[in-house]
Amino acid sequence: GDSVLEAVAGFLKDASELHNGEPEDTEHIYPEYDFIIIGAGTAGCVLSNRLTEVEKFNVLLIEAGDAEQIFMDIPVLATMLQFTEANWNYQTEPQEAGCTGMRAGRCAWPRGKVVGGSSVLHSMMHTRGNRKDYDLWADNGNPGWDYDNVLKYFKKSENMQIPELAKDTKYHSTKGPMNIQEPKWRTSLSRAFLEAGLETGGKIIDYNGEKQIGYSYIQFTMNNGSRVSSSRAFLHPIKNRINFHLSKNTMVTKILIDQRKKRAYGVLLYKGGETFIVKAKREVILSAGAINSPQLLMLSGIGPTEHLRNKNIKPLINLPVGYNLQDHWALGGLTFLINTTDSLRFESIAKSDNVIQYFSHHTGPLTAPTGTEALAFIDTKDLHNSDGYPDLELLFVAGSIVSQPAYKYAFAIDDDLYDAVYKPITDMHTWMVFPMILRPKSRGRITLKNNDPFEKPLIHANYFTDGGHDEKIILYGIRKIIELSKTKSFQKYGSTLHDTPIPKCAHYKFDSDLYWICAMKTITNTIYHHCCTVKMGPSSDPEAVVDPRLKVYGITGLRVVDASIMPNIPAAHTNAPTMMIAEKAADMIKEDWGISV
Ligand SMILES: Cc1cc2nc3c(=O)[nH]c(=O)nc-3n(C[C@H](O)[C@H](O)[C@H](O)COP(=O)(O)OP(=O)(O)OC[C@H]3O[C@@H](n4cnc5c(N)ncnc54)[C@H](O)[C@@H]3O)c2cc1C
Repeated sequence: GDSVLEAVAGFLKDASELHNGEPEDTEHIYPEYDFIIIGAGTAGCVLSNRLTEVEKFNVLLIEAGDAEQIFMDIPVLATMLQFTEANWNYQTEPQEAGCTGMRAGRCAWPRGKVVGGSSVLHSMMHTRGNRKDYDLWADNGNPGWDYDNVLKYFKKSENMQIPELAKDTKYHSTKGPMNIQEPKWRTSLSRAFLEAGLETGGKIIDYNGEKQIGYSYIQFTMNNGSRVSSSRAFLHPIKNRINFHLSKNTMVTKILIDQRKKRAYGVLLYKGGETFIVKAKREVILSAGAINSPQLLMLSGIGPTEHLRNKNIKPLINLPVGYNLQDHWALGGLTFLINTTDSLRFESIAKSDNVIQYFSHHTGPLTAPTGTEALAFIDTKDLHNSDGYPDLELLFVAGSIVSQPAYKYAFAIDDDLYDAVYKPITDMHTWMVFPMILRPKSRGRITLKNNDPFEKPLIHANYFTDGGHDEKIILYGIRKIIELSKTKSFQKYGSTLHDTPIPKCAHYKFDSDLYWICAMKTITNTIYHHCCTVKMGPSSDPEAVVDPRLKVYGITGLRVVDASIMPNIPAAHTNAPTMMIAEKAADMIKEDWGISV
C-alpha cells in the first residue's frame, strides 16, 4: 500500500508548487499603469495573462482576497471552502417566493474572495452553453458575439485531456492553458444516472460539442485529480513577466472619474490600512464579478440616478446598473434513498487511506468534485430534438444534503426544517438531482445598502417572480427525475423517493404539483451562476450598461469584463462562458490600442 511518508512528500510537493507558482504580492505599486484590472477572479486572471503578452502594456491586477491555499485544490472539499476567508459570504434579501425555508428566508450566495476568485470555490464543472445562447446575444445587437465567433475563444482557453473529445477538433483544443478532465474516481451511481437516461429515451452526448441535448458525465477544470483555478491556469505561467504586478489583500473602493472629460483615470485603493490612488494611462477594467462590479460602479457614481442620490452618492452617469440579475436555481431537497452503500458520504471519504492515496497519487474519492458527477440537458418544449435549446438541466449528485454535515450550513437550510425532514435519514445512503432552470424569466437586482464600500450590497434574487413560467420548468424536472428513479438502473440500488413532507407544504398532498411548487420555493438552491447585472447591449437597449466592446456608455477608459456583462444567462454553468468573455475582451482591447490579434 501507500506509505504515510509518500503522502507527506506528495503534500509538500503540492504545497510548494502552489506557493512558488502564484505571483507574489507586489511590494512597490507604481503610481501609474497602462491597465488596472480590478478583481483576480475567473475573468481577471485570463485578461492579465493575455494583456501582458504585449510587452509595452504594463498591468496591475488588484485582488481583495489573499493567496490560494493547498487544501483549496482538493476537489471533494469544494463546499468546505465556503467557511473560510476566501468567501465574501453574501446572502439574498428575504423575498416573496424563493428561499423561504432557508435560515431567516435568505439563500447563501458564496463568492470567491481569493486569488482566482470564484474559480477557487466553484465545483469545476465545465460547460459552454448552447449555440443559440450566443446567437441570441448577437441578434440582440451585439455583433461578434454569435456562436461561430465565440467558439474560437472557448477553444483558446481549453486543453482538452479527455482523449475521445480531443479528437473533435472543430469543438475542442489541446493548446490552451485550462485543463479539462474527467475525474479519476466516481461512484457507480453516476453510471446508473446515464443508463436511466438511455432507458427513458435519452442519448449520451458531449455537451460541449455540436449538439447539447442529452446525458453526460461532467467535464471538469482539473489537472491530475486536483482543481485548476483561473489563477493556476492563467496567472502562474506569467509570474515572472516584468510588465505584470499583482496586489493581494487590496480593496478598490472607488473608480476615479474625471467629470469634465468623462474619463476613468484610476482607482482608489485600500491596502494594509492605507488609502491611495493608482492611475491608469489607458484603461480601468472592472472584473469584480456580478455582485461587486455593479456595486463598485454605483459607488463611483455610475448607476440609476435616483438610487445613487438616495445613498448620498453624486450621480455622474445614469445607467441601469444592478438590474437584470439572473441566476440558475433548483429545488435542493429531492432526495432518493438507496439500499446499498454506493453514495459518497463524508465519513467514508474522510478516511486516512483516502487522504494518503490523494497526496501520493492524486487518485481516489478525494478527487471527486463535491459529488456532482453527471448531468442532462433537456429542452422541455422540444423533447425529441437532439439539436434543441435546453431550458432545464438535471444535475446528478451521488449524495444529498445528509451526506456531509457541512451541506446544511452551506445551503443555509433552516434548522427546524432540517430536523423535521432530513434528520431522520442523516445516516442513510442517498442520491439527488437538482432540477435546475436554465433560462429563467425572473429578474433580480443588486442595490447598495449605503455608500460604504466595505458594506455588502443588497441582493434581491426575485426567484419565481415571473408569473409562473420558472416554476413549471422546475416542476417538469422533478417529474423527470422521479421517472428516472423508477428505471431498472436506479432500482438496482432500491432507489425510493424520500417522502417526509416539508412541514410548510404538508397541507398539499405529497407529490402533487402544488406540493412540489411549494417545496421548490421553500428549499431553493442557487447553482451560483450570478450574472448579467452590467448588461451588454446596443445603445438602443434601455437596459444596457456596456456596449458590445464592453465599454461603459457615456465614459471613456472604463470597461467591464466578467460574468456581469452577459445580456442573458446562457444554458451553461458560467465559468467557461466567463473565460470566453475575457479571452474575447483581451483581443478587443488589443485591437482598440492598435495591436493586431
Ligand atoms: C460555490 C460556487 C460553485 C460554482 N460552481 C460552478 C461550476 O461548477 N461550474 C461553473 O462553470 N461555474 C460555477 N460557479 C460560477 C463561476 O465560478 C462564476 O460564474 C465565475 O467564477 C465568475 O467569474 P467572474 O470573473 O465574473 O467573478 P469572480 O471569479 O467572482 O471574480 C471576482 C474577483 O474580484 C474580486 N473583487 C471583488 N470586489 C473587489 C474590490 N472592490 N477590490 C478588489 N477585488 C475585488 C473578488 O475577490 C474576486 O476574486 C460557481 C460559483 C460558486 C460561488
